[in-house]
Order: sequence, then C-alpha cells, then structure tokens
Amino acid sequence: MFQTSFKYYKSRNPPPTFENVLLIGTDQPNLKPVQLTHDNESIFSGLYPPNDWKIYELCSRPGLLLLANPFTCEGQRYWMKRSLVNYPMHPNTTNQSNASQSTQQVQWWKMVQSITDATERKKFAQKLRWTTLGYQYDWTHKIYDETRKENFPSELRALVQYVATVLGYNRFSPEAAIVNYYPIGSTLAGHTDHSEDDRTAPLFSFSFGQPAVFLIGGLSRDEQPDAILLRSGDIIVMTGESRLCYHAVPRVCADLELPDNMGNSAKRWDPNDVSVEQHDDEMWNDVEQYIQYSRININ
Ligand SMILES: O=C(O)CCC(=O)C(=O)O
Ligand SMILES: [Fe+2]
Repeated sequence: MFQTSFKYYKSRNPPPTFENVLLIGTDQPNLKPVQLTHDNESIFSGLYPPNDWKIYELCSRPGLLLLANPFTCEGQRYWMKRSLVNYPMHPNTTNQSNASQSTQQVQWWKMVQSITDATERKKFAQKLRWTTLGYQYDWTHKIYDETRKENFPSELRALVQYVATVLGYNRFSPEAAIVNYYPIGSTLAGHTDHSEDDRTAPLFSFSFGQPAVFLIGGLSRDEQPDAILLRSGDIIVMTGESRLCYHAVPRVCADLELPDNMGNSAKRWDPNDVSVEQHDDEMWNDVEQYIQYSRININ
C-alpha cells in the first residue's frame, strides 16, 4: 500500500491530483487542533508567539504533530541561509565530501557562487543532497559514530529546544541532525528512522522552500499512508506511536504544479510590502535563486 501511494505521487505522466493531500492549517476532519496547556511568555527570534501557532495532531496517526508555518519571513530566510552557507561545511559530512578535495577545504556555498554560468551553477548546486550535524550519521552501517561527534549548531539547538518546550518536551536536547536538500523532482524513498538510541524522544522536522508531498504510513509497508503537503516553514514532530512509522517524500513540486489554494510558497519568505534592498543583504539574492528550485528539510 505504501509503495503504491509513493508511485502515485511520484508519477510525472500522468501527474497526481492533490485532492487527497492534507493542507496543514485548514479545517479537516483528519486534523485535530492541539491546545497548549501552559503559558508561553517567552518569544524566539524569527518565530511568531506560540499563542498564535496552529498545532494539529493527525487523527489517523496518533502522536504525529503538525505545525502550520510559525516562522516570520525573516525567520525563514535566516534558516535557509544557515542551511546553505554554514551547515554543508567541514567538519560536517555531506554527500559531496569525497567528491573533490576542494569540497573539504572550500565552503560549499562559496564554490557554488564561484560558478559564473547560471546553468552550470544550478547543476553543481543540485548535487548537494544532505549534510549531517552533531553526531555524523554513518549511512553504510546505519549508526551514529561515537568517534565522529561534531558540534551541534547552538542556534539550531536553541530553535529545537524552544519548539520542544512549547510542545511540552522540556527535557529535549538535539544531538544529531540531517539536513536534506531536494531539487524539484527529487524524492526520498520510504523508510523508518530507528538508528537513534532513544526512540522514545520526538523527532523534529523543519521544511523550507518549495513544497513537498510527505507520506506517513504505519509500522509496516502494508498500511495505506496519509499524504500531507509540507510547505515552507511547516514543522512536523513524530512522537509516540508515529515515531517509528514509515514515511517518504514522493514529490517535491514547483508551486506552479499546485492548485491555486495550495501554492504561493514564496509569500512565506518574501514579504511584498518590503522592498528587497530594504529587507536584506547580498547573500539573500543568491539564496533566493537556489530556493526557487529546491526544498530544504532539517530533520
Ligand atoms: O524531507 C523530509 O520531509 C523527511 C526527511 C526524512 O525523513 C529523514 O531525513 O529521515
Ligand atoms: Fe525520516
């Protein structure tokens, strides 16, 4: 059932319809609103105050929490920049780490920007698919290597701890992250995340840039998954029963493929009431180019 659904949403010809894809933040029978049980006085830069957050639990997958984009436009641009400029950098491992000597020595983002031809620049940039933070994940042996523990970025730790605390996970402290980079058209096959020592701890997932169809199924591949549209700024938290469920990304779409009410991602990071000169630095222009054809997921 999982594979059938994966193929359906991945298909180019014919393309899928999005009628059964859940939109976080809308009234849907499968989305149960979650009320915060304690006061949240503190604020966090780049996020709207928690009392304004729209939080849901997916009725068909108890423990799966969905947060409709709580980020300000500025907050979104900040995390996109961090993910592109700082995270794919030595000593963090990326899928490109062994591609050439220079990918180890020169900042990946600087290499991208040094390519003057736009087509070539895009071709090069699209090759980056993941980077690991904190404990470096060993994909071959499917373990977190005790001897390869790098610093976990303090600003990302602060963000995750803030969101965790608002949701009631006061003791959560992240030790490892995978940042996934998806050019439009790329996919992530069905899998479960079970290499972590403490599988009772929640898993936090932040999405930025182009929208994607996310599938969440059951503990086996036999169950029919639910399809959810993850748009820029949306957060999902896999807790409880949903923590070890199969999930996948069968489609990263361009806004234009989506029905009118689902698209318009760029509004989430590009406020039209502020002129570009006013709102940001030079680096943003390059990041903005990249994000036109990509999705970033911090997991
Ligand atoms: O990109 C996503 O939304 C999911 C990524 C994921 O499942 C993973 O990194 O394990
Ligand atoms: Fe995963």
